[in-house]
Amino acid sequence: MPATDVLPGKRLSLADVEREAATVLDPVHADFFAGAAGDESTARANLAAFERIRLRPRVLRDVSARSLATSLLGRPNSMPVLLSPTAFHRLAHPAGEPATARAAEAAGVTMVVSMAATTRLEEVAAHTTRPWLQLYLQPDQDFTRHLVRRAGRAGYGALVVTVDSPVFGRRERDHRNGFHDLPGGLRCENLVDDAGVLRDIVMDAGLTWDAVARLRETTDLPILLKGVLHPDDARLAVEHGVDGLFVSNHGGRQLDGAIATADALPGVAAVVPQGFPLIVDGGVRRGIDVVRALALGATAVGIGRPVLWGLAAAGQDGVREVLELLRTELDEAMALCGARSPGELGPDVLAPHLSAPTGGTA
Ligand SMILES: Cc1cc2nc3c(=O)[nH]c(=O)nc-3n(C[C@H](O)[C@H](O)[C@H](O)COP(=O)(O)O)c2cc1C
Ligand SMILES: CC(C)CC(=O)C(=O)O
Repeated sequence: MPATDVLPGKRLSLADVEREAATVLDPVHADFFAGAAGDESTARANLAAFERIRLRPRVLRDVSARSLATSLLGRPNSMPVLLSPTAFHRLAHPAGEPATARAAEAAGVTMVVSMAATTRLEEVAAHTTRPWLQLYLQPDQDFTRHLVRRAGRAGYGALVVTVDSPVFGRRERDHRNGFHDLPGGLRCENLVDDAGVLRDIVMDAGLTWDAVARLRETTDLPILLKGVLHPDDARLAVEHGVDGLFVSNHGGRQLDGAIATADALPGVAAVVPQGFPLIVDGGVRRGIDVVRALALGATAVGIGRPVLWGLAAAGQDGVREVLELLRTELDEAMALCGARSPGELGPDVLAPHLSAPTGGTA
């Protein structure tokens, strides 16, 4: 066996980081991070759907020289993995979003900063190259425009508009725990207006495609929609000039019962133009899940909870470790599949019943 750095207590997988985070987090906060809507069936389905996908590796392909590098909306990324937006990083670790941003920077991957960050978006952007900003479009359109202007000035590379939240998912763990407010000193810093007044984030049930069209007219920044699962919505997004999509069910935190993202991905991939940026998130826990996602048509994957586990377990170093574990696993999985680069992963490596018919070769 090759010498490995297996030391007692060393974190070997994201599951190890998850376990460690659970030992340091306040149980109420651990529930907020882990929880999902209703019976949490969609959160479980995300994991199960990836696990179900069997691969059919290719052999004897000289995979001695490999590169994981890719490009997302013109920004080079060291691998096809990005940090999906998650709220309240200072609840996981006092170093909060700036620590996450430095880890993303060190790893060479894009961070999507949540509108519900506990650090001002300008400060987060000072620690990482061209992050993207996630937005819930607010009924007060002036306020949304104000945030968009701030993002542009601060060097953000794209806006990620979350569209799966006309109402807030009912997370029973939080209700049971009475977790409704951030503890002392923490707040959604981007929701503080110029007059110093803290606003609530409004989930706007009245949103329609008009809001996307309006946003498209207000900004030159690329716009991605997050939370699209239906191919017809993917088509509408393309028609509305959207620059990319997150195939996402919000980690199961919105509609419990929603389709697993790995199951939704092929239908969406089938209707968007070739090369259209398609990010899938929800249940990515292993390098092999990244391979599965790319084989099903994704450009890249997003990770949500694992970032919070890393942050809770060891701050900036913990987030970095999560990313490096995924990188190591992805590199190995690609080699074992016979691929030298993300671009070489396609339906060909999926077990036959998962890929489209290929005229009898399957
Ligand atoms: C604690 C937590 C907070 C989140 N906050 C946001 C948010 O502010 N905005 C958003 O669009 N998605 C948010 N999400 C959803 C993530 O962006 C992502 O879709 C999801 O976590 C992916 O699933 P995974 O956690 O299984 O990787 C949050 C998810 C979690 C777990
Ligand atoms: C507090 C919310 C705005 C963020 C969150 O928990 C979510 O989007 O799942």
